[in-house]
Amino acid sequence: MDKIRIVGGNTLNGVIPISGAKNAALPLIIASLLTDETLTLENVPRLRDVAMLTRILSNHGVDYSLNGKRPGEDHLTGQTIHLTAREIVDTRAPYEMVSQMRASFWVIGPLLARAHQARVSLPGGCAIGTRPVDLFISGLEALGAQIEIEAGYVVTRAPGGLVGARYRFPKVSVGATHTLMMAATLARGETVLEGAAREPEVVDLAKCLVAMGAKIEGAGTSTIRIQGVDRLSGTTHRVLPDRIETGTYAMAVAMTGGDVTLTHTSADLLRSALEVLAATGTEITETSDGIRVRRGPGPILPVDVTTEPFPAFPTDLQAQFMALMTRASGTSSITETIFENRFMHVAELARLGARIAIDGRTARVEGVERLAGAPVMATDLRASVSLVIAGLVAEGETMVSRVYHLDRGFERLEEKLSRCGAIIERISGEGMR
Ligand SMILES: CC(=O)N[C@H]1[C@@H](OP(=O)(O)OP(=O)(O)OC[C@H]2O[C@@H](n3ccc(=O)[nH]c3=O)[C@H](O)[C@@H]2O)O[C@H](CO)[C@@H](O)[C@@H]1O
Ligand SMILES: C=C(OP(=O)(O)O)C(=O)O
Repeated sequence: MDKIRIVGGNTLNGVIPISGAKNAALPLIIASLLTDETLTLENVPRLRDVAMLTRILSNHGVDYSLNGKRPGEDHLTGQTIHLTAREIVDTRAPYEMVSQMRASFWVIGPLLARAHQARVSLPGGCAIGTRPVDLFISGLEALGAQIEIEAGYVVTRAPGGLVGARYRFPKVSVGATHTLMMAATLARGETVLEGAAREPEVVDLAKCLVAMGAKIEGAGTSTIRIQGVDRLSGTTHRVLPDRIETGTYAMAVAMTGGDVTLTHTSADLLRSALEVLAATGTEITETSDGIRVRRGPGPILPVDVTTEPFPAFPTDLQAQFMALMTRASGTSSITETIFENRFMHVAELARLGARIAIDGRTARVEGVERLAGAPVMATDLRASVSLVIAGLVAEGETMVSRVYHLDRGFERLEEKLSRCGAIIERISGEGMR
């Protein structure tokens, strides 16, 4: 298995291009199931999750092809994928697939809407929490679906098609919002989703669905109104920039010091995280195409954060921010309210010399003067990049193992960082990548 080797101590200086958002690309790829015409997605990141999802969708009958690179194009430019679900050939999503790639559970919405039936494996839990799907089930039932749980599968039918309804989410769920919004585009009549997720990726999916002919209003607010239509068509859509990748590199620069411009992104996607970073003493300025992040030799100031749904501080940046706080000039509190078990990185950061105590949902991080390199293990996607951020300032060598987690969501991370002066390399293991 591949490992990442980092030798800490260098500041970061230069330019980092930000990729398209994984968490927008995944529902957008799934939206291709809603039409028999071709959906073309541009700026799709080259990630393990994207590759796996396109393979999974091919089981349902989606043909896909990738555009080649144009001459002179930077090899970090996102790829263009064409997806065509001329016919839905299989409405089953087996356990072996859904358990590997939980967002593939979201196919349940488009399959029900278009083929009026689906048999989709329950995804199960993962390293960060139990992650139930009760909201998907109650939401789809509200739209008229009949649902049974049989041998670990959600078996659902909507004879005659889904019917628009009013559904109030008892708690905010990004995935259930994506799924119900997609399902409602082809339902008969009006659907009103209240308490919906307001994440930029929901807005991006809605924009694409509208370009496909859907009638959606209110995406980006907590009430989304969808008027069902008979059919959707193909379109071309550009995936929005990855706000989590943006925030991750901003935190890496805050950690090492230096001066880095993040391009192809926008501060509007992560205002609350950037405000928190500014409070740590990091200089953040907006550019025409992104964000410039600078920090001089002064101390990293401690700041308390609580993760919450958008527009508040995102859970997907919690581990990275904790890595930064390990070197703060004081103690900070980090409270995780979205996932019940998203502190797996704490024990690994401790191996590098961090002082962190967990009390329920809150981690108290006492900043230390120095971290020292050590072998550490990635436990999930964002935890793994937090270890990289810590490794960038740890004295000596940090070796991060199980980097397949990192490859789910960070495109060419070692290349982007080494271009800016970091000493970081991938050590290939047998048969991996
Ligand atoms: C591929 C993708 O976009 N993943 C993101 C998505 O995950 P995902 O869509 O899975 O996360 P949700 O927003 O659904 O989860 C939020 C909370 O709601 C709970 N819940 C969710 C559904 C449900 O039916 N019942 C229930 O109780 C979850 O266990 C969790 O505690 O949003 C999360 C929260 O911003 C991010 O961390 C993930 O990176
Ligand atoms: C938790 C994440 O992804 P997923 O929902 O696919 O597990 C993430 O992107 O940080």
